[in-house]
Amino acid sequence: MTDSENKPVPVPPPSRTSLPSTTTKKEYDFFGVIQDYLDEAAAAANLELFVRTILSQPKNEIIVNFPVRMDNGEVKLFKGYRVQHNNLLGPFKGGIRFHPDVSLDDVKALAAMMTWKSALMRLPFGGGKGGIKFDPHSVTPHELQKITRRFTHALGMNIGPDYDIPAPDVGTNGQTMAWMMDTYSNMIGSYQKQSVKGVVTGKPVASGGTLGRAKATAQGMVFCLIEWAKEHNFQLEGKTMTVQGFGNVGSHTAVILARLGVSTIAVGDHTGYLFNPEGFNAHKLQDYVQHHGSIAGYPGGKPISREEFFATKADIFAPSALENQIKEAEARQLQCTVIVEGANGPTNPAGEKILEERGITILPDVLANSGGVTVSYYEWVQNKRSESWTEEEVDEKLERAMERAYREVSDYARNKKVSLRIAAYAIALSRIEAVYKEREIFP
Ligand SMILES: NC(=O)C1=CN([C@@H]2O[C@H](COP(=O)(O)OP(=O)(O)OC[C@H]3O[C@@H](n4cnc5c(N)ncnc54)[C@H](OP(=O)(O)O)[C@@H]3O)[C@@H](O)[C@H]2O)C=CC1
Ligand SMILES: O=C(O)CCC(=O)C(=O)O
Repeated sequence: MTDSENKPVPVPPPSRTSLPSTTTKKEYDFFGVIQDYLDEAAAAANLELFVRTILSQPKNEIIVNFPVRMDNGEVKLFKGYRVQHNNLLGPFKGGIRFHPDVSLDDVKALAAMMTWKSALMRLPFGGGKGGIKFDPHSVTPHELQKITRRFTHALGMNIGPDYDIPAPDVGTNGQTMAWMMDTYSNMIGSYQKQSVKGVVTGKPVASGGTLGRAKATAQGMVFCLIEWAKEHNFQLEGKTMTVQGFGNVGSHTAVILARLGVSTIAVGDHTGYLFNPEGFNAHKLQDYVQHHGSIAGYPGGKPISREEFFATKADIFAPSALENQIKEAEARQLQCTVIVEGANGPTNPAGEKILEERGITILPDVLANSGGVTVSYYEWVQNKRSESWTEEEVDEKLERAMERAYREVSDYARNKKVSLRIAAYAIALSRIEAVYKEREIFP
C-alpha cells in the first residue's frame, strides 16, 4: 500500500452543533474535545458520514433533580445525570461519578468514551456515564447512602441489567454499587424481591462482585504498559513513576508496579502533592488514604507544589485523577518517557501536541484504562451464569485482552501514521460502523 492510499480521506464537518448544550459553557469543553478526536479518527478510518452523525451526540440524556433530607433536617435538592451514548453493541455501560464539577457536557464526553472503550475491547456493551454534582467528602456516610439510594430511585427503569449497567468512577466505590443494587432490587425485583446483581458492576465481592475488579483499571494499565515496554525495549524494573490521584486507579497502579520494581517518587490528590526520592511504600500510602481519605498528613513524603510535581523527573507518569490536567504548561514541565492515562481525558489537545513534539509517548485512556470495564464485563457474565471465577482467571483473561488491544492499536497507529489515541478511536469506530452497515439501518 502506498502512503497516499494510507492518507485519511477528508470528510465534511460533523453535525455536532445540531443540538444545543443544556449546560452553561465551561472553561474546558471536554465534550468538544472528544468530538474533535471523533472527527480525526473518522477521517483516519474513512468512516461513513451517517455513522459519524449518529455518534456525534448521545442517544439519551437523563437529568434528575431529587430531594434528600440531610442529617440536620434540611431538605436539599441534588442534580444527577445519566447519559446513554450508544447501545448498538450491547447495553449502555459506564461509571457513576460523585464530584462537585459534574456537568452534563462532561458526562456526555465520558459516556462517548465508554462507547469507544467497549468497542475497542470487543465487549458486548455500548457506552454510558452518570453522576451527581456534589462533593462526597462534604456529607456524612448516612447522607451519602441516602443520596445514592434517592438517585437510583430517581433513575428508575432507566438502568437495568440488560439495558444500562452503572459501575464506580470518581467519588464512588463498591459500597456505592451495593447501595444501588439493593435499591434497584427492592424497586424492580418482583414479588420474591430477588437481588438483581447484574444491574451494576464493581460491587463488593460478597454482594456479587468479582475478584480482581477493584484493581482492574490499574491492572489493565500495567498490562498495557508492559506491552509497550516490550515493544520499546524499556526495562520496567528500576524505573521511577509519578502518580496524580491516589484513589482507586492511582493507588493500585503504584502498588502493582511496585511489585515490578517501579518506584513511585511523587504523588498528589486534591489536597496537595508529596515527594519522596527514595520511593513511597505504595501499600502503606494506599492504606493511609483508605483510612484518612486523602494523602494529606502522610508522614513519608515532603510536601511540594503542583508545579514541582509536574517537573519531577521520573520515567513514567500515571495521571489518575481528572480530565484536563496536562495542559501546555504541564506538558512542557513533564520529564518522563511515557504517560499511561489512568484518568479519562487527562491530557488536553494543546498539551498532547507539545508532548508529541517532545517525543513523550501517551498510552491513551480509551486503551490504557479499559481494564476497568473489561473486568466489569467479566463480573456481569459471572452474575448471569451464577459463577465465581478466581482472581487468577480474571487476571489472565484481562492480560490477554489488553495484549491484543495494545497490539491492534499499535499496529494501526504505525500503519496509518496516526497517534495511539486516534488509532484506538478509529478501531472502535470501524467496529461500530461494520454493525450499522450489516444491520442496514437505513434501507
Ligand atoms: N474506577 C474505575 O474503574 C475507572 C476510573 N477511571 C478514571 O480514573 C480516574 C480516577 O478514578 P478513580 O480512581 O476511580 O476515582 P477515585 O475517586 O477513587 O480517585 C480519584 C483521585 O483523584 C484525586 N483528585 C480529585 N480531584 C483532583 C484534583 N483537582 N487534583 C488532583 N487530584 C485530584 C482524588 O483526590 P481526593 O480523594 O483527595 O479528592 C483521588 O485521589 C477518573 O478519571 C476516572 O474516570 C477510568 C476507568 C475506570
Ligand atoms: O466498569 C465500568 O463499567 C465503567 C468503567 C468506567 O467508568 C470507565 O472506564 O471510565
